[in-house]
Amino acid sequence: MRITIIGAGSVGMLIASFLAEQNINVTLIVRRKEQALEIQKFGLIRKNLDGSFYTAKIQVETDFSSIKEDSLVIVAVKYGQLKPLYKTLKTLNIESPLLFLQNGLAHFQEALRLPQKTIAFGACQFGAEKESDHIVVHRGQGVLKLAVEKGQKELFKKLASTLDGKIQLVMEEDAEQMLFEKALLNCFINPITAIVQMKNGQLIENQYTYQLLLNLYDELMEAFPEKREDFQFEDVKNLCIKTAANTSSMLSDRLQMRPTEAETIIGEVIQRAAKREKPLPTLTTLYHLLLAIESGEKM
Ligand SMILES: NC(=O)C1=CN([C@@H]2O[C@H](COP(=O)(O)OP(=O)(O)OC[C@H]3O[C@@H](n4cnc5c(N)ncnc54)[C@H](OP(=O)(O)O)[C@@H]3O)[C@@H](O)[C@H]2O)C=CC1
Ligand SMILES: CC(C)(CO)C(=O)C(=O)O
Repeated sequence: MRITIIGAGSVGMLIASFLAEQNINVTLIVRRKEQALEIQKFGLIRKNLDGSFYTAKIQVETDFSSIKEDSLVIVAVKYGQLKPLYKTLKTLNIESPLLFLQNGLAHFQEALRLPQKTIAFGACQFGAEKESDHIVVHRGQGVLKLAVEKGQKELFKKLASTLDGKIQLVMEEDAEQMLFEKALLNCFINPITAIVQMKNGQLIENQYTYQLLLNLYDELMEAFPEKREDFQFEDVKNLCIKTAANTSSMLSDRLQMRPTEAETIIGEVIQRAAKREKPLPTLTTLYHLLLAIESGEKM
């Protein structure tokens, strides 16, 4: 199996490192020459949950023309970085399977407009944190849910067995529902960690943020009662526990003064609730706070 990963950030580097450890032929596509040089010079280093290290020798490219026709292409950039990438993805072989790993919902319909015959989506429930251009820290054990929206499933089943023991890959049937459920989980963790600047685990240790999580749960389940059975408050707590040491991707964006994925995660959930005439006052307040922080508006 040949795999190309576009985007050597937290998620891209972590997955590349686990794949390389399983002797998979993996190539990372990065957009900065200095990152390519750093990974070539030092290798790709993963800091494990138990404090040990793993160094992988990995092929790094800055040029999309290096993507081999028979390669599975995993897209591991942020949602906001996808727009300029679609143009390039369109030019890849239509037989090349694509796997999108973004949080949120906005990319779902957009990705399906690409000409490739096989398009799959993933929802990562592990924690990953890029420490430098060649070091990634595994910040929490968690599954990678994967659903093939169109095309071949076999390849992904093979990927699941290859990664087994490193990252647990769970195949799902309905990609949009999978992304929606992950977006719901992110609505609990991402905005509060980004606004209050705390690690995921602190959310359930602090009485005030814990109360906010409970309020969010009540209003989200009121808006989407059909989810109540499969989506327990325990699931939110468990994700906070499993990724306790992680800096959420939204907090990471905030700390690096980059745009967050508020729109594709929280904005999309608020819109879906609005269609049912269900206001989400707590989530909307968090959303507006985030947007205010991002736009830099201060009194
Ligand atoms: N981090 C986490 O724990 C989790 C993240 N996610 C989701 O995974 C997705 C990826 O997040 P994450 O890995 O944290 O994000 P990062 O910002 O860490 O990584 C994104 C990477 O993509 C690179 N990139 C952007 N555009 C291109 C391009 N055109 N060609 C090549 N590389 C490109 C960036 O390069 P550069 O450095 O040059 O800007 C950056 O290294 C997000 O949707 C996030 O919400 C989901 C679960 C957990
Ligand atoms: C799984 C989790 C909550 C890990 O922090 C995540 O999805 C993120 O940071 O965006």
